[in-house]
Amino acid sequence: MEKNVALIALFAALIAVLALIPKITLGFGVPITAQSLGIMLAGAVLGSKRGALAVLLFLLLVAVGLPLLAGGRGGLGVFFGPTGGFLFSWPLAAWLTGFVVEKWRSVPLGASVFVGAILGGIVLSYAMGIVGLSLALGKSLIESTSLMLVFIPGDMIKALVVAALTVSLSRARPSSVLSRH
Ligand SMILES: O=C(O)CCCC[C@@H]1SC[C@@H]2NC(=O)N[C@@H]21
Repeated sequence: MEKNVALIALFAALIAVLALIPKITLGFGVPITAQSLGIMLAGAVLGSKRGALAVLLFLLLVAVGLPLLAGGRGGLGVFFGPTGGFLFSWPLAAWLTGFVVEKWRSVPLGASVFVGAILGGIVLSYAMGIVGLSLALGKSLIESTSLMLVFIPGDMIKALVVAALTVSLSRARPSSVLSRH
């Protein structure tokens, strides 16, 4: 129990630390951020439930005003801006990433993490993010979807990095990859 709380807090802190990597903000207000890598990693390593809880803890701290999003942003307002849909998607994205890794045991760990991270961190996250973006910018869903195309190569690389990190962690310390235990 205490171990779970410590791991959830550790991953919430890790997602916060990733805010220190400078974001690249595009004209329409959605940044390229390393924090989405932390979301996928939380699900891949901690599994669906603990991964989602780590992200919820992180978002709670953001909501109460701590400047933990890339660029030092925080507060309730960010949930209703152009990136609000992504922020709401993040606990579910971590959950889905972990769920795929937990359930899909017939393939090597790296493959399940890569696919899980794509489904959670790209497919699900973009779906919710695009709805939020179109509401915030008053653009159609098609226009908002086309704005997101530029993020796909970077997020595919993040999914690969998350798969490589999870496999390395499981080789160094198998019991630490809770999604497979
Ligand atoms: O900092 C925020 O307010 C949330 C940013 C959300 C950015 C999204 S997550 C998926 C896609 N990949 C990125 O690197 N940026 C967008």
